[in-house]
Amino acid sequence: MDTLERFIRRLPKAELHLHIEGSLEPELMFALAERNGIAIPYASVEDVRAAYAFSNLQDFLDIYYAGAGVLQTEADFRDLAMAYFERAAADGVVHAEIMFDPQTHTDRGIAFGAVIEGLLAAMAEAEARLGITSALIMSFLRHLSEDAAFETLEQAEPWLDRIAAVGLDSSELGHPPGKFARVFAAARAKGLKLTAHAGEEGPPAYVHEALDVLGVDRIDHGNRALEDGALVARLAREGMTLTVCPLSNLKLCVVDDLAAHPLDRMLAAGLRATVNSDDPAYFGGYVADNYRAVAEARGLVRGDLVQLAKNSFTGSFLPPDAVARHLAAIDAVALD
Ligand SMILES: Nc1ncnc2[nH]cnc12
Ligand SMILES: [Zn+2]
Repeated sequence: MDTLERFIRRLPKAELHLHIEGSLEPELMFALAERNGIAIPYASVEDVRAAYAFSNLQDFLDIYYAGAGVLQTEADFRDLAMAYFERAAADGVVHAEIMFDPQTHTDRGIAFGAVIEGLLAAMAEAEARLGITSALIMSFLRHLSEDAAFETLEQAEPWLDRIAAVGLDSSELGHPPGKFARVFAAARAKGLKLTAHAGEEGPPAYVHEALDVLGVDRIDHGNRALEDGALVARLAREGMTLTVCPLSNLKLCVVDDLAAHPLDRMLAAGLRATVNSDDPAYFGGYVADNYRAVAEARGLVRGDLVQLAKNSFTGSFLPPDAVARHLAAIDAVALD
């Protein structure tokens, strides 16, 4: 491990943009397929990895939803999340706000309770054994209807005190945030925080809509906001957090090359950008890999890495006293 890697891993970090289904490594996919007697269209782990070449978001989503088919029982969801927490802990993640897509599972006949109870069991174990705190973000699939999202919100009712926020993911183009205005308003009325993918493939207008129509607390990705100077100024002025995912951006061709990644431009514009892994099993890296890859490609200095780690806590849904504690821990590492 070199000096940069050691510094990144030692920095306490929060991960704010992680789809738990996107942390399904091919090895676990095979193990769960066997455990559940499910056929998958791959001969080997290498075969699965070879299929992970995407030209856009939809290419990836098709494979990602198919892969999630091996997840059947509460134990499967617990094992999936536990594998993520182990990996995140090794990267110095001390807090994770994880998205899950209930509709990907309930539409296959899996009970909402099996999904969330499995995740909650892993979250409790991760806190007890690894010292990682976590929160759940329930994401609606935007290629489905708003009525379907309302149904999901209703299914979540018995667990609402265990869910921190709702999110909006899946195919962005053609499914603007405004399509979910009423269900986001209902979620806010229930005391949930709000976040939405916007400006990953979609235009700056979708970022405006996420802010103005949905009233989000965070923007997931937000890359294309940079095309609109007034929007950038507003995001900076309002201290809006962007959960940026460099390796995802590369794999889904949001950027052609990491050398052209806009992360440092975002920081220079005063945006509260953070670094996250999105779907690490599919995009070739967890959080520390993302910090490292973008740091090397864009020549980030230690001060930038410290700023990014701090942003991950100020942009989290943690209470102010916990945020202050984590910021002090970052300063202790930075000054060491
Ligand atoms: N990067 C991404 N964008 C939209 N939906 C997703 N679901 C999982 N990963 C996603
Ligand atoms: Zn995402």
